[in-house]
Amino acid sequence: MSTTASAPGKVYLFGEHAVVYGEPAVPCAIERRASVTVEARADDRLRVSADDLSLDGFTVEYSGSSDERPDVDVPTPLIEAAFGYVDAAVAQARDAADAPDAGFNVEIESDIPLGAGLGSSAAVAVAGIAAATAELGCDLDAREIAERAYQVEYDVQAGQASRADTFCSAMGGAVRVEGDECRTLDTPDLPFVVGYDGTSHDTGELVSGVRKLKDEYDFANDTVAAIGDLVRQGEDALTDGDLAELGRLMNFNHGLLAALGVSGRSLDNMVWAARDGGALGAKLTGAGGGGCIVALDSERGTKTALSLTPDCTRAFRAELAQDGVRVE
Ligand SMILES: Nc1ncnc2c1ncn2[C@@H]1O[C@H](COP(=O)(O)OP(=O)(O)OP(=O)(O)O)[C@@H](O)[C@H]1O
Ligand SMILES: C[C@@](O)(CCO)CC(=O)[O-]
Ligand SMILES: [Mg+2]
Repeated sequence: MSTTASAPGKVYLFGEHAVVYGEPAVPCAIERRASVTVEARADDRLRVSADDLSLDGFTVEYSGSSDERPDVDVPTPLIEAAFGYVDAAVAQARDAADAPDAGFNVEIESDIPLGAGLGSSAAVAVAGIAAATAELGCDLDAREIAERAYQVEYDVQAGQASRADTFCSAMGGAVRVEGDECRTLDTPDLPFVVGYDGTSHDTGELVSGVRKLKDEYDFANDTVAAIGDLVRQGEDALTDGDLAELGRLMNFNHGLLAALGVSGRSLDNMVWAARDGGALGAKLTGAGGGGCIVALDSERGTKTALSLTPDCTRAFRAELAQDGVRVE
């Protein structure tokens, strides 16, 4: 027998990075999903196939319950970076089901680009925990899965993660996260357009960069606090369905993220292309450094402008995903 679960990626309307320091954020799930299939094994080993990984797709087999690492001809840090989230998700599932020696064959398929700000790590963690616990006959509700997936991000990102990505992926829709207070939001239709520069980043490293800046400069702390104020104002605009104001606040949020050092030339170029194309607003999404921007536009202008921008390798519309985690 095997069990498959899937979970969506996300874009941030507002609040990434600042949310790590207790400010509120509003991420929104999008119709791009990671799907994890697990099959319980008779032994305690893990066999992981992840064709979408940038290591060119390969399969490794190793024991998850000892110090043994995969026997492949690739530097260990790369393997650990690549499999950290899967490893930690399986550890959470073993703990939840009280089955420390459970072994699995794991297969991951995803249409969320990796390390590009669309929450691929959270979606893999959420879907992985859901599939592995269901396979062990232990049914967790979406909030329990979210909390365990947060522990995965927290562990892999060396203690520097918020609950935002994982709660959003587990629950679907738009959500509001502030510290450990997490709730779903009713929103108007949000016409998201995503531009992707084809590059990837490491979220843990970008979060560390912001933390260093905060340690060094008081005004970096002020910038984080300003993002929190902006999010609170954005909530009123969301309640009023005021898309023009949401767009203005997204532009403001991008500027504040750039001040924290997490934008980059290609992200800025895509943000300006989106604005020139008629977007109500545009900002980077997720950890930044490269990857994706998100814009708000119900017309065709933004997507067309992005597709004509040399820095943009892909532009697509991203529908809000109503479904969070799903055991298929
Ligand atoms: N399809 C996949 N197969 C296996 N592992 C994946 C897959 N997608 C993501 N991952 C894991 O997630 C990591 C990327 O996570 P990271 O947090 O750096 O970026 P992200 O979640 O895509 O972006 P952000 O955190 O900014 O939203 C990959 O290195 C890998 O460990
Ligand atoms: C940068 C960050 O705020 C969002 C990454 O998608 C990190 C986090 O919340 O864990
Ligand atoms: Mg991530």
